[in-house]
Amino acid sequence: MISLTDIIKYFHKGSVNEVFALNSINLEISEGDFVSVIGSNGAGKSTLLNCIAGVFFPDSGSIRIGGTDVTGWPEYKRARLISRVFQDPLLGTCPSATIEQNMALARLRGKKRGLGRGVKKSDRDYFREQLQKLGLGLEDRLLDKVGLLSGGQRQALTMLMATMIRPEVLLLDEHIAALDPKTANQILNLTQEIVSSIKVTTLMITHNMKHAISFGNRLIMLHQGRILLDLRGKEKEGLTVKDLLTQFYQAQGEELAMDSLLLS
Ligand SMILES: Nc1ncnc2c1ncn2[C@@H]1O[C@H](COP(=O)(O)OP(=O)(O)OP(=O)(O)O)[C@@H](O)[C@H]1O
Repeated sequence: MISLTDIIKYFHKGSVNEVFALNSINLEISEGDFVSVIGSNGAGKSTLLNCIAGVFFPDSGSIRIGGTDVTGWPEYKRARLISRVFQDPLLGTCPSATIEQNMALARLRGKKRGLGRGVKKSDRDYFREQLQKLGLGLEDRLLDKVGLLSGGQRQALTMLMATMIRPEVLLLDEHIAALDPKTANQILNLTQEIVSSIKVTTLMITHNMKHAISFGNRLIMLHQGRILLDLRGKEKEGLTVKDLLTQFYQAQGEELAMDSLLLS
């Protein structure tokens, strides 16, 4: 469960370059929810994920994960609870290490031990079994360097590694944006499978409205640092891109009307 209360985030506060990136975000996400996050460029999507991950602290407000207040926790400490996958398949894996070495490192997440003991046969069997599920033939390439894999293969491996030790929270920051449409769909289906099998609370940023509608059980639209739409259950089911755009313009109109009332 993630609980965000009155999160405010400015960049360059008090200077001419001031940006009000998150404007009083209040959000309760239940355990196991799969939330797609959409919004135009600069809406605050990555800033929201960065605040949750502890890349920087909000100017005010609090963040709780699974009942623990993590607001003051640095990023490395939150990494015990949070896994993150980025748009760039080069992030999240070590290209000069082999597939099995990368997987062995992922399996040590949150533990103090290093890779000194090497990769054991029992680990190898387990990795092979996990890789087989991807259906990409990677189970026969355990000793290949990860840098040799295609973007899609690498992103599939990254998803597996990010969730091998079940995190409390999975943050996906446009993780399919750099992939061709067919591979993007495969990775999305894999994402859905993983999220529902381990029931991990997930936030997924996407610029693709169709994906945002088809995947996950909740959809949040950010606009100028605020949550403009929050749709779930029946409201989300059967939604079309046209409905979503209509709701966006309606909500934006209401916001503008409210702002002008406040300013009048
Ligand atoms: N580290 C930073 N320093 C200064 N300004 C920042 C920083 N990170 C984000 N911003 C600004 O905060 C606002 C929100 O940016 P953010 O990256 O969260 O938007 P986004 O919704 O993820 O956009 P996009 O879809 O383009 O990635 C933007 O105006 C951006 O320029």
